[in-house]
Amino acid sequence: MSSGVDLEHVTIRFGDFTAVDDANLAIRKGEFFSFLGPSGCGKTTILRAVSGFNEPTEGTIRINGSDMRGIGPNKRPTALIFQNLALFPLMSVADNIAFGLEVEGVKYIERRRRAEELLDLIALSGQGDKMVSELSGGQKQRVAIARALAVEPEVLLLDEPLSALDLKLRQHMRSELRNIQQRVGITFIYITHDQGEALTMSDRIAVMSAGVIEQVGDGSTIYNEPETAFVASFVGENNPFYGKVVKVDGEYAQIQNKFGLLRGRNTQDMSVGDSAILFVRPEALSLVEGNDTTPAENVIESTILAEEFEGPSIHIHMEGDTEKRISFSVSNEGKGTHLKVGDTAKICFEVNRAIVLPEGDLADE
Ligand SMILES: Nc1ncnc2c1ncn2[C@@H]1O[C@H](COP(=O)(O)OP(=O)(O)OP(=O)(O)O)[C@@H](O)[C@H]1O
Repeated sequence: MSSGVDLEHVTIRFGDFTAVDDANLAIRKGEFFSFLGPSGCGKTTILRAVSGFNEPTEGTIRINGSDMRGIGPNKRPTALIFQNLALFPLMSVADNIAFGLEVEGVKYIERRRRAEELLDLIALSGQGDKMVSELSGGQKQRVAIARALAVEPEVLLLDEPLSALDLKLRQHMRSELRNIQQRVGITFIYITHDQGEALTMSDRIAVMSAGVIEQVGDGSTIYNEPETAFVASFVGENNPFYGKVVKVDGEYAQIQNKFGLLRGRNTQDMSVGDSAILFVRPEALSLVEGNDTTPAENVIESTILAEEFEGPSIHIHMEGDTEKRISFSVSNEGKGTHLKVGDTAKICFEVNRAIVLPEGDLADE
């Protein structure tokens, strides 16, 4: 049976340093759940605590409702896959897959049968007699997954398992992993700093920064409805505009910014006087061209600092209200843009495509 994982007020300290600060989560059975965050934010520390390689300083981890405190890694219904796969190069593929079963004393015939089943699952049927060294990077990755699945864990923990692969293979493996997870139906907990991986594979994602879980949601919620400045700036590209809230009307808030009054959705209950950042994604910004009527609000006039030709589109950077540039793309209609670096141009956005959030630290570029 697949298993759910609950984190209740989990805090993990190393001496004075708090690596994970009061994490609360209910990971559902059969869910593909990712922890996404920059290096050092505490993702691996959480994973190691779930697998039993370290214990929370405070709080409780439950798997399938049972408190895991004091239960060692070998006794937990979990299996862990690392970035460096630790396959045995001098053993055959089938022996690698069945290794855990051998340790458990399972007989050869049964081990072989199970290995064949798993080879089917990872689309390497009939290749059990090959040596691991004869496999490609992606095939090795799949063997590592099969080996972890052989011992029938209820929760599979994956620590950046794709990061050693090249870009193309990494992208291919995303859908493979998702397929395998759906076929076996067990809970996958995946950690990554790669938002593309998290967004494409996961049912839900926890975005972490400096030991704190900032937000939990599905990919679309995380991208479209960020709750903090960190999430807004870490997941996808975003343009921040700083200012104080000067007006709140219904579901919208208006800020006074260097470029004038800017209005966006007020999803976090901001009040007049609050320090805020209004975020607009590049795809929500458009140029106000010569013959266009200038919209009544949310117009920004600034200087073009750079243009990058990208084929289908041209990426434009404009001077922002901080040292961070405003960036957006215009589609390439065959003639490039008539705008040049140094020109002043107007851009605009619709009120529903902007979100006003409490001021907070942005993710590093
Ligand atoms: N055993 C330890 N002793 C002291 N500090 C530790 C220990 N393990 C982790 N840390 C610290 O805790 C913080 C979180 O580390 P962790 O490995 O969980 O980060 P991460 O988000 O997985 O990063 P990465 O993506 O680089 O693996 C880091 O600042 C790290 O230096």
